[in-house]
Amino acid sequence: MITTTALRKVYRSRDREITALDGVDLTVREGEVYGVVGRSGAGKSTLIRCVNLLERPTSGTVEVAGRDLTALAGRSDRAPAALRAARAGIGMVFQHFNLLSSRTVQDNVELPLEILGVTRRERAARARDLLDLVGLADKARAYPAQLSGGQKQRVGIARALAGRPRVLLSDEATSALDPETTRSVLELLRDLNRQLGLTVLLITHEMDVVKAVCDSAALMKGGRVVESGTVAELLATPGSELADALFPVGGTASGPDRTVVDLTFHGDSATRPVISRLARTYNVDVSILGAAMETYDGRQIGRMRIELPGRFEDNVVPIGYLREQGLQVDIAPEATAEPVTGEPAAVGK
Ligand SMILES: Nc1ncnc2c1ncn2[C@@H]1O[C@H](COP(=O)(O)OP(=O)(O)OP(=O)(O)O)[C@@H](O)[C@H]1O
Repeated sequence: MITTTALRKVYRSRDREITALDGVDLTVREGEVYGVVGRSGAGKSTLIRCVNLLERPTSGTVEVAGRDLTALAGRSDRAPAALRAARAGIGMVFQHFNLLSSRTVQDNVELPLEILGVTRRERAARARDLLDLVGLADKARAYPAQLSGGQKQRVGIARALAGRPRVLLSDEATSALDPETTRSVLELLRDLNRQLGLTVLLITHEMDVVKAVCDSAALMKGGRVVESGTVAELLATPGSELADALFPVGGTASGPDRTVVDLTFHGDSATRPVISRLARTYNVDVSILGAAMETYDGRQIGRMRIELPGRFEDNVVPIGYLREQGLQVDIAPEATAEPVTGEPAAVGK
């Protein structure tokens, strides 16, 4: 549904250049909620603004629903009619809502339809349906100043849906909201994604947002995508930073001559008593240093950090057993008190 290829954006000012996007390849499939995370300055906002060509990429292409938007953009600063029409199929919600304070809630939702030349009657009917969809049917005549932050964002979402888009872009839509309101707005986005088959590309700096709603995620650093995939794929990737951030398992070795191992459980292996069998079979004392369990799409996924007595070389057989049980096993040398010999990171892969 959204594909960016070798996307670059260089901001030029009189005395310097900033490369905000440095060759971004991103693929968002139809009907998924895709989260882009990264630190401040990583290029997330630039990326999302380039996806609907609010920002003109320096080079590379952006395709949305099979249309090459970069080819529609032309050379002049003003967007040609073809690009404006394509943009109608892409809704956008903003961190600070961007509502017009002098207009009622209903008139804010109608605004994009006015621009598209939709008749007054149709606009009013559509706005009422949308306000109903986001749970604000009773606020149609209110003004933005009379609404809470969460309600304002619901209006922003209703407005973004006015043109019946297939894609919704969300630029830190919940960053200005408290945790409970964040949860309800994320639930709304998830419901809209399911009910309308809406593809959602969101940027955020909060891993909890990814955890709550995303099917897939990408991590950006210095204008590049350094990791991407479905959440399940990321969790199955040894050493994935996103997996670690989604399922942080802390804990360091309790002393020297210990081996610290990170285990990831998927599907069946999540429900089998693997750890107790390991302890029994190899007569080994296993200490659990940290653990996190989650349910994704009805399947349990978990991570656990355990400690085995002895160095890595002493634990080759039990570690092999854990792998045979279908667990993903990563040796955590940084959590081990004494450096583990024998290139354990490579062994972990
Ligand atoms: N209009 C602009 N002109 C010049 N430089 C810009 C402009 N917009 C962004 N930048 C620079 O591009 C880089 C990427 O910024 P961007 O806002 O895309 O990052 P971000 O990951 O969204 O960060 P944040 O979460 O703080 O918004 C930064 O170094 C920023 O200073």
